[in-house]
Amino acid sequence: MREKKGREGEGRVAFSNLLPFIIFSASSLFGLLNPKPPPPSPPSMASSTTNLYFSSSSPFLQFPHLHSQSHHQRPNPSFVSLPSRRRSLRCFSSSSSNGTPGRGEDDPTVKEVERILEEKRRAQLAARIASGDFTAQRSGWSSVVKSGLSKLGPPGKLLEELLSRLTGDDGLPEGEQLEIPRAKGSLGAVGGQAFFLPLYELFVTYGGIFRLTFGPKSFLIVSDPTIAKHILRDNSKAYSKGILAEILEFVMGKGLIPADGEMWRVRRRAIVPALHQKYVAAMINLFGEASYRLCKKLDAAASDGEDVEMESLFSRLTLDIIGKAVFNYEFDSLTYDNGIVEAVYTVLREAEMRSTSPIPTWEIPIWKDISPRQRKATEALKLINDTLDNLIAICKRMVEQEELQFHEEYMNEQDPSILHFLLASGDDVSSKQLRDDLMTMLIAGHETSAAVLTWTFYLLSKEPGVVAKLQEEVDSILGDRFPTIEDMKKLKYTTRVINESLRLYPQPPVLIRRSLEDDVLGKYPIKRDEDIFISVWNLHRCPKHWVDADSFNPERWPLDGPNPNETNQNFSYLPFGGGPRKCVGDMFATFETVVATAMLIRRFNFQMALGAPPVEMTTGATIHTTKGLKMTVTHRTMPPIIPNLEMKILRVDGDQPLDSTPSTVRRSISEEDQEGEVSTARMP
Ligand code: HEM
Repeated sequence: MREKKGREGEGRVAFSNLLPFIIFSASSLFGLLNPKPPPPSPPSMASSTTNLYFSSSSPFLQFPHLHSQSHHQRPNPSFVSLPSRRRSLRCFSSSSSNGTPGRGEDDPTVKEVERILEEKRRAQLAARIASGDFTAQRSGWSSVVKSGLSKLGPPGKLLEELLSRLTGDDGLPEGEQLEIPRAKGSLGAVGGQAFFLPLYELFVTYGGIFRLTFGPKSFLIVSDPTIAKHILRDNSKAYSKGILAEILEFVMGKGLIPADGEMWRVRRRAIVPALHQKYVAAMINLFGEASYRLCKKLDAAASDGEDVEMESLFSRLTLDIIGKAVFNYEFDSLTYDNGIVEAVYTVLREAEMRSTSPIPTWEIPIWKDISPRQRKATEALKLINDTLDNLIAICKRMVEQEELQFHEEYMNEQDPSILHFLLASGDDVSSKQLRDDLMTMLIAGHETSAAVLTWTFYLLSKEPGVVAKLQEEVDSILGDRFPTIEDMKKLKYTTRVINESLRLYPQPPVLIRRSLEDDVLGKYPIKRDEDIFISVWNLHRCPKHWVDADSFNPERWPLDGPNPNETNQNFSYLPFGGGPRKCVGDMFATFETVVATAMLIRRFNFQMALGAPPVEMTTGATIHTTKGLKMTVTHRTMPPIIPNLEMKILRVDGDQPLDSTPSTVRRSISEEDQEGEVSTARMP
């Protein structure tokens, strides 16, 4: 057993290791709420609308979907016949994997009826959630009066608010403590669920904060933006990473994500300055080059007529990028499968396994030595650690030899990595801590970006209209040249596509915290040592906040409006978290995914491959597909580039694939300079 010290860790080892089990059990528990769920219909290429249903009259939810989060399955007919009970999560696709709508779904009358019912249901639901109907039982004289006032519309609401302030009460008689609503259920066995889906169902029923209880232990599930803001920003000091830190300790040690308290403060202060503007601008070039390598790979597949599994390719793309960006290491995983790449994936899968395994076998000392999987994970981790130590040593020597003066926007052109910045800054830190931080950033910046690209391309495969608009923007702004930092401001629609993809598929879908002291969440007092899940999934799909919450609609974000973030969306939108522990790589990641999307969409058309397995969700650290994202990639017939005064054209044979005209493609700014040519990257 690992030794745990300090008040946060006390008595928690055993339980923390049960987290995965608890998550797993939670799914199981919810599954039994509907004792005999209907078996899933076979995947249908003719329809992909997955609908979730629940009985509006019963506090007990029914989860027919729990046996499948397929984006391509038809609802069980027994539920279809009850349209008033219908709740459609359109996010789970409105067309089939090959883009063909299902029979009957095209019928305008059916669609209209569905739309009206859906709107009615949502309005009722929103009103019930807003009135606190799902959240708590009110009592006391003022509650009765307030309840009457709330029915009088806006003037009544105003009076209700006034009354609350005057009485200073929350509607409960004196001495009676508010209790956080409890989700109920019984244990059962439903494995392999994306656990945030049942949490959404419970949110709809129990409201923005509720308690999930399992025997002696419980979790608070938060889906209310005001409470999320309180935990993440306003009173962030009262919360730690709790269980997350315990699970990730073996791989991230005391790296920035799991670290808490003073250790976190010191490391954050050291690392954030490394991602300065000049560094991010240099990274755009790196994103372009890596995406170009992926284009070449896809070009070969398109020519050969081979389908490709995009999720693993995106994973390799982002691994190549983050290795170079963080510690100047060329994984080159898009080209080779070498030992270190395999080691990274072994460790990542081990981390994910630990967060979904019912029994913490890795805690049993002897098991570590005899289990082949454990031994493989230990060996892989050693290989990565040795490689990192080696890179740190090489970088130290480089820094000692260079004559660059360190300043705010310091960057070594040959090695612009974060590691180089940290060492040059004189960061006084042990090699172990540095390694932990590098490893943390490797993982944080790899899986997340890969997942964003995966789900973006999945969403795009169902929305040809969005793809057409994207291509139009990329054609007019980029053509075939590599993107620059200036282009990031201009690729507005592409950015909105990423913003919207992050809304529908937040990575990670849940943020984890533990209270370090007693606090009040909303109107509920809580004790210290509460484990809390902030469901970003629920916040991002809350029907009260979002119009047509489950639709992929980049247009919901105006092109001339600000870039959506947690501040301007008042914590209803948290793609990169919020408060002091907000992602340090938000700009990096946004640009990375914008560049990759723009370059790929410019050159290829992507469709779900014929006969591809249904796209279902599963959770590790981020949302994965269960069976990959198999796509057919074809060369796009590109429009000719119309030259204008501001743009030097590097290539004009627009409808040829990239690698057939390599001489016209600029690899990097420095190469262009060497060749003495004008770099478009530097054009005003
Ligand atoms: C699209 C890609 C990404 C997404 C969606 C994402 C999302 C997030 C979120 C939601 C958090 C907050 C976690 C919490 O509050 O518990 C976070 C933290 C963090 N992210 Fe990212 N991230 C992405 C890319 C990156 C990249 C590229 C890097 C590194 C270059 C990075 C480094 C970090 C670090 C170090 C933290 C911890 C910050 C702290 O605790 O102070 N992330 N990320």
